[in-house]
Amino acid sequence: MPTPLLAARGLALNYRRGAPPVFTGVDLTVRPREIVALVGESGCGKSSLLGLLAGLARPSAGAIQFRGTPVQSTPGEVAVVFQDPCLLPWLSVEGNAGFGLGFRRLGLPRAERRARVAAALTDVGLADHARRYPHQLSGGMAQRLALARALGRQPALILLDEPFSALDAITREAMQALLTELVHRHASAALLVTHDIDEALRVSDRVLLMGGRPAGIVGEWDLVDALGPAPRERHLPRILGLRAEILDALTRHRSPAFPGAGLGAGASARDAATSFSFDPIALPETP
Ligand SMILES: Nc1ncnc2c1ncn2[C@@H]1O[C@H](COP(=O)(O)OP(=O)(O)OP(=O)(O)O)[C@@H](O)[C@H]1O
Repeated sequence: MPTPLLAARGLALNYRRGAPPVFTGVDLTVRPREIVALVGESGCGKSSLLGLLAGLARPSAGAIQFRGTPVQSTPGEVAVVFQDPCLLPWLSVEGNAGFGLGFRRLGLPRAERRARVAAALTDVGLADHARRYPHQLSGGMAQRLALARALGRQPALILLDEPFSALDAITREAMQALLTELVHRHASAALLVTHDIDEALRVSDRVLLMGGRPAGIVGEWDLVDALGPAPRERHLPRILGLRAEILDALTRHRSPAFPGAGLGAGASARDAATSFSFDPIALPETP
């Protein structure tokens, strides 16, 4: 078992003193070259957890290590991609892709910066659009640019928070395949927060399910053993069974306070599908 790149132990988060914690006792690891998906119902704390792992905020309890060193701020080898591509409108595609590479602490010579930007734009298929500006890009192109900006840092780990959820289904699938391909090609690792179980099943090596109140990690699935390497065809028969299993677990661990729920223990995966990103038509009957 390789040493984890990222390891979190006993993480808890309270936004306000005296308020109930959002989550407690969260343990997780991301190993080199691994794509881990973190799924869970809306509001359970996935984005908050990602923020802690990225070093953007401090946990109320617990410890996070990157390559065995405590995380105090975002490590140089970690890049973060959000749902909003966060592009700077006054910079060209090239300028956005290279944003941050000029920071003095990285100490990158200009030629190296240029080479990295060119390679990253080629990786995401935007090399021919280097002189364009963000307002001239489609949503998918903007998100590819956000990915290029992350890749330019040559990260060992990319943390992604719902990066494709605003994209149409076709573009989303293309982006999922691209992400998997690039993570594999650059031998990096990724932790992907997503509310889309299909996305998790398509791109990840391992799925972690967050649930309960306060939330914790309540389920884990090793997809490589079960389904083979990512990216996967969405019609793989074995995917359907796993999807139902994850949805059942999600249902069992739903927060009782979830609006309109009434979906406590015993509710079916088909019921859960109505409030979770998921294609209910393809769901097999559960016993
Ligand atoms: N800055 C903040 N201050 C106070 N409470 C917050 C803050 N950010 C998030 N929360 C609360 O923490 C809980 C978890 O929010 P978070 O956004 O992490 O969940 P999530 O699982 O990512 O949700 P979604 O899937 O809908 O994005 C929610 O109850 C939310 O209201």
